[in-house]
Order: sequence, then C-alpha cells, then structure tokens
Amino acid sequence: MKQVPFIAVEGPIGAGKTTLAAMLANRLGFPVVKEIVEENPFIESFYENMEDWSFQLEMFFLCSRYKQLTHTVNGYIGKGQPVISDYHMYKNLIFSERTLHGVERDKYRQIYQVLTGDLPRPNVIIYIRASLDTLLQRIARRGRPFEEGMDPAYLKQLIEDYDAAMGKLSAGTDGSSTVLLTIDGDEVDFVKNEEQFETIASQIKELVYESI
Ligand SMILES: Nc1ncnc2c1ncn2[C@@H]1O[C@H](COP(=O)(O)OP(=O)(O)O)[C@@H](O)[C@H]1O
Ligand SMILES: Nc1nc2c(ncn2[C@H]2C[C@H](O)[C@@H](COP(=O)(O)O)O2)c(=O)[nH]1
Repeated sequence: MKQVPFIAVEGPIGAGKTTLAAMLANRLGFPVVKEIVEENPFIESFYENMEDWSFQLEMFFLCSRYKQLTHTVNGYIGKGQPVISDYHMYKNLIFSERTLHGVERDKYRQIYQVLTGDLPRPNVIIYIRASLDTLLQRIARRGRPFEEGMDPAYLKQLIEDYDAAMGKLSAGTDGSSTVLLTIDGDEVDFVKNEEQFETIASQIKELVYESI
C-alpha cells in the first residue's frame, strides 16, 4: 500500500531548510509545517549560557514539535494528505546529544522516546549539507540577534553531528525506512537558480508519486 508523502527538509542551522520547504510546498501545492523558533522563551538565554539553559531549551523544542506533529498527523497525514516540514523530529536528538550531559541527557532521552515512539516518520528527507563559511554567511544574512554571537566551533560540531545522524537515518539503523536526498548547499543554489530548484522539485515529485 502507498504511504502518505511526508517530506522533511533537514540540515544544520542556516542551511536553507525553511526557505526550501516553503518553495517546495508552493511548487507542489503541499501544506508546510514550520518549526517554532522565536517563540522559544529560552533561546536568548541559551545562546548566552548554554550550560545553564540547554535543558529548558531542548525540552521546549521537543514539546512544541511533539504538539505540532500531533496536529499535523490529525490534520493531514492521518487523512491521507501530503505534508512538507522544515524539520525532522530526530533533530531534537541531534542537538540534545550535543548540548545535554549526565542526568539531564538521560531524562531527556527517556522523554524523547515516550513522546516520539508512535509518531509517523518522514518517508523522504531532503538533507542540505553546507560548509561552515556558507552557514555563517546565511546566519548573518538572516540577522537574528540571538545568533550573532554563535560560536563557529558549535556550528562546526553540528555539521559533523548532522552528517553522522543523516547517515544513520538513511541506513535505517534507527528502525525507519527513509529515502534521503542530499543537496550540496555550497554548489546548488535553489534560491537564485530556477533550473536547480526545478531539478529538486522534479526529484521530489518523482519520489512522491512513483516510489512512496
Ligand atoms: N540557497 C540559498 N542561497 C542563498 N541564500 C539562501 C539560500 N538558502 C537560504 N538562504 C538564505 O539564508 C538564510 C537562512 O535560510 P533559512 O531557510 O532560514 O535556513 P534554515 O531554516 O536552514 O535555518 C535566509 O536569509 C535565507 O534567505
Ligand atoms: N539547541 C537547539 N537549538 C535549536 C533546536 N532547533 C532549533 N534550534 C536553534 C538553532 C537556530 O539558532 C534556531 C533556528 O534553527 P534552524 O535550524 O531552523 O536554523 O534555533 C534544537 O532542537 N536544539
């Protein structure tokens, strides 16, 4: 039986997830699910002092994404309607494994399993990879004040964490079966180059209407 298309766009901070998810949603006529960032009441404090604020921040992201995905299941996927999202729930673990330690990390892992165990997983992930320079430029262009002092070493580490996590997801070692489409964000400019965007859109269309 065919699966309902559930597409997630992933990649490190500033890779272009929100931009590409919105463009594809518009092109394919799918609803888009966008992550909640500015509403996170701990984000400014987190970037000022990660040690003190990471648990609160990660818990807020986890709970808000859980709620949002539950609505997405009830409103779209459960009714057979395709959806494109600018994140994958697994993002919570990519970040939290880096920012949390000790008891807090153990407790977070348990809560993550409880909240996400029975949620549907995307059947297609578009993974935008990009170099540190590209990400730093895009983060600066986006101009969020709380990201201005971001430590490049943190971002560099996240690039590596993302590579490891996407490899795991595509290999199915987390128990899911997902098609992974990787985009080189340094070379492919889906914003300025229409042809390159159309190539991505066609690949997704093909996956959605033929393979899933
Ligand atoms: N391919 C691209 N070329 C140039 N600028 C881009 C590209 N993709 C995204 N941007 C810009 O980079 C910034 C970060 O993009 P965004 O979609 O918010 O990234 P993410 O959601 O991955 O954090 C935004 O200002 C966006 O307009
Ligand atoms: N520590 C975490 N930070 C997160 C998480 N999700 C998002 N973020 C931060 C990173 C950026 O500063 C901002 C927006 O994220 P984008 O990936 O959309 O650029 O919020 C998280 O789960 N943990």
